[in-house]
Amino acid sequence: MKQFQKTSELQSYLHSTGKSIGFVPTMGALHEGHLALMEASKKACELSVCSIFVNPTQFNDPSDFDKYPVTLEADLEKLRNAGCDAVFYPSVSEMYPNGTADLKSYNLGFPETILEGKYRPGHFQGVCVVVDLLLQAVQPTKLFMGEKDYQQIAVVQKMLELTNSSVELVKCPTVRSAEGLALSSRNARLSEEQKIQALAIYKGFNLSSEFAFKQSLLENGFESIDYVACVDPTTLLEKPYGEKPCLILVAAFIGGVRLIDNKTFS
Ligand SMILES: Nc1ncnc2c1ncn2[C@@H]1O[C@H](COP(=O)(O)OP(=O)(O)OP(=O)(O)O)[C@@H](O)[C@H]1O
Ligand SMILES: CC(C)(CO)[C@@H](O)C(=O)[O-]
Ligand code: BAL
Repeated sequence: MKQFQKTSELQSYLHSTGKSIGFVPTMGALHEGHLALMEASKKACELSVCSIFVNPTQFNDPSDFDKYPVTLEADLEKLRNAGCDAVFYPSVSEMYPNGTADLKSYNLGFPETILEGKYRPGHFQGVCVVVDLLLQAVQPTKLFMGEKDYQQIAVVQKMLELTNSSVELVKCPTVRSAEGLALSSRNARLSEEQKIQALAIYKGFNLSSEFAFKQSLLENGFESIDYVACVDPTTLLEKPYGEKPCLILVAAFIGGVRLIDNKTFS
């Protein structure tokens, strides 16, 4: 597996090969969810590239950024074993040589005003800035992203349209623990007891009202809830709770860790 920290070196390697490229952007602390994206890329493309970059411009909460798990050596080993061809792990100054004060902004419209966009102001602008920069560096054929971050996929799709990108965005299903907890790098910050309590998210998808879901989260160790929402899976417009087809999304805090998850009902 090739390892790069400089964009120019990554580019000269990738673009001399003439092969189709699958790209999996991540923030590291890799788990089976990330590796499933890598597997999908390997099936669909001749070369698979993963990036590891904890992007400061998408964190609205400085303590969330400070506590974000970093496990670079273990990540590199996992990617090697998964058959990743190249990993890109740039520094902040490599990604943002002119600083982060005056960055491009994107007219993302409605999806930026709701749910994650509402509770994490500026988050999706930061995601779009870094994904746009990474795509310019990697110039992939296909981009692989996970449905755990459902709204992120909608926002990145919009960014691809705004930038007239020809990259195909491939959505991959959420990978869960055997008990149902959506795998997430932030789970590393939970105690074993909190991981069991956090199953209330998965179980809550089967409850018949937003109120019952929220009550159950609060009774099972969650200290606060940003939202439990029911939306149309295509438009993301809110609709009556549980009326199919629908997507139920949740964001809630346990032990100071903010978890998100969602489930589609067709
Ligand atoms: N459980 C999962 N199943 C499938 N894809 C996932 C899963 N978790 C993360 N991904 C995807 O991996 C990519 C990188 O995500 P990221 O590095 O933020 O990991 P994460 O585990 O979601 O971290 P966190 O939840 O702490 O933000 C994103 O496209 C994300 O949707
Ligand atoms: C897409 C991404 C790698 C951009 O930093 C991040 O938002 C993530 O890991 O989902
Ligand atoms: N998984 C989305 C990246 C973030 O939470 O900032």
